[in-house]
Amino acid sequence: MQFQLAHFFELWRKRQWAFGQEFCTGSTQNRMFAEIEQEFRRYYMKFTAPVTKNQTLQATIQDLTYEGLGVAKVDHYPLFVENALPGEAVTLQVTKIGKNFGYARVTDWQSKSPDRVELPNQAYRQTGIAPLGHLAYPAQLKFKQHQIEMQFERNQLAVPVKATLGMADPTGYRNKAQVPVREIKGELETGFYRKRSHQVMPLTDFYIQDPEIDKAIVKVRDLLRQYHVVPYDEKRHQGVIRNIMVRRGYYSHELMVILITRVADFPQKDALVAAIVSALPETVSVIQSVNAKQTNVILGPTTKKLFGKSFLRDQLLGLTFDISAQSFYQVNPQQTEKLYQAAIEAAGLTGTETVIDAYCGIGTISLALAQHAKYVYGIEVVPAAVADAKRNAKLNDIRNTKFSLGQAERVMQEWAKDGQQPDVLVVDPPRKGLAPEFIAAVGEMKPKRMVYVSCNPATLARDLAALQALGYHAASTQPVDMFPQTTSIESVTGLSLA
Ligand SMILES: C[S@@+](CC[C@H](N)C(=O)[O-])C[C@H]1O[C@@H](n2cnc3c(N)ncnc32)[C@H](O)[C@@H]1O
Repeated sequence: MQFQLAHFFELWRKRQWAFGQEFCTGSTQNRMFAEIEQEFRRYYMKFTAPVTKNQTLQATIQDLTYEGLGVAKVDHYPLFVENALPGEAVTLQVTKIGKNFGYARVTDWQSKSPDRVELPNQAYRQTGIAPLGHLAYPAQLKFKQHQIEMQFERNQLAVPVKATLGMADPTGYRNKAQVPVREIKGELETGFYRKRSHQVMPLTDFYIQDPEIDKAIVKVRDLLRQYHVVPYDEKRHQGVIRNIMVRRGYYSHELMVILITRVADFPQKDALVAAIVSALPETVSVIQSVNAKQTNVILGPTTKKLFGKSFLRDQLLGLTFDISAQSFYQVNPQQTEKLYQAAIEAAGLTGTETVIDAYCGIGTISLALAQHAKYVYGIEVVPAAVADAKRNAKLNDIRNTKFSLGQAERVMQEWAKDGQQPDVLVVDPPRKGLAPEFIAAVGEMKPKRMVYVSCNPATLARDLAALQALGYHAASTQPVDMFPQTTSIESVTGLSLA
């Protein structure tokens, strides 16, 4: 009994930490106790889920996970349900039982959500293309705002989250596509992976991609068939063509076609490239990326130019950018302009400030900020992106920038040691957020203002809590919908040193 009590308090302490609450109340407390109860059951009783595989049951969907799955609960045991929306009364069939949660599928709807929309093709939801496509767009925007609010609540952050800035037409927005090439029923096909699998579903209209990119993919697919190029066989690690990647300039309409192959040479290569250029006259660049490894990573370590330039040119906020195949470039150009405008506003520049733009990519934010600042220092880890950033500064005749190659966390530590003190620090890290060494360097440099551009609310909330401990105050967070129909969430947060 004594041991059970000690265990209970240990669990309570851990849960309070996980929920980010010293003294939590109301629904949070109920959720916390429900989780403690579940954990207790697992320790002291032989745990049996309250449902069995294949069982059918009636339920009301209570919530939506960050992955867009509906949540139904049976005695606090969560069942995750594809294609189910909050408020819907459904008949479920349990498909999988796990220790802490299970999965079920809807066999019938007794009532449907007013926020449900019918997708033109169910494959958009079944693949990673549009996992939120069955949710009306205004509700998608609220969902994204709410996801950030929940992460802030968990980290005890009292930062208001503004309404998500959406698009007038939330389809056909992507300026970049990467599709697998596989053999299906004896035919070379392009399409998209079914969710959580490597099974390719053949598709020609990808819904969220620029329709001109979809047409380009179909043309390249037809030429690959015509020239009998062997599609990649993932299981046997054989065949030639693994993926096709296409980028299209939103303003310039230039096309870059990237052929990702397992081997460097194949007999039809020259003829295929000539045929692509002739079939797609907007093509300014054909690149080959050789990826010889058995891996999920798409691009190989090196790229080779097969035709034209080694980069694509496009514009953003009136500036011109060259973009290499390996460089990061935001995929939704219309929304990127809104995102960067929000970042420029949050930076509050007057023309006298020195700025560090960490994780700067090809220098898009750096060059936009340089027009309002004294000097901007960019940091980026991908060599091709740093070369692009330097070329882009020249292309736009912007002379008050410097771009450094390296890991932002290392470079920041070195600069902090050298006594550098920027007025404004802009960060736009990948999903994993800021490294502890990076945050330690911020503590030494003490920039007066920070702008945090984030693509992951969980790491944003974690990092804002760490920055708050250093004395930073975040006024508000502005979500910008860069990825309509999907569960990805982008936002901008301005911070100032109290
Ligand atoms: C989300 S992108 C932002 C790029 C740019 N700000 C933009 O809007 O186009 C993140 C960038 O960080 C770079 N990156 C990833 N890890 C890094 C690290 N440890 N240090 C520096 N840059 C890194 C990536 O190559 C990528 O260009």
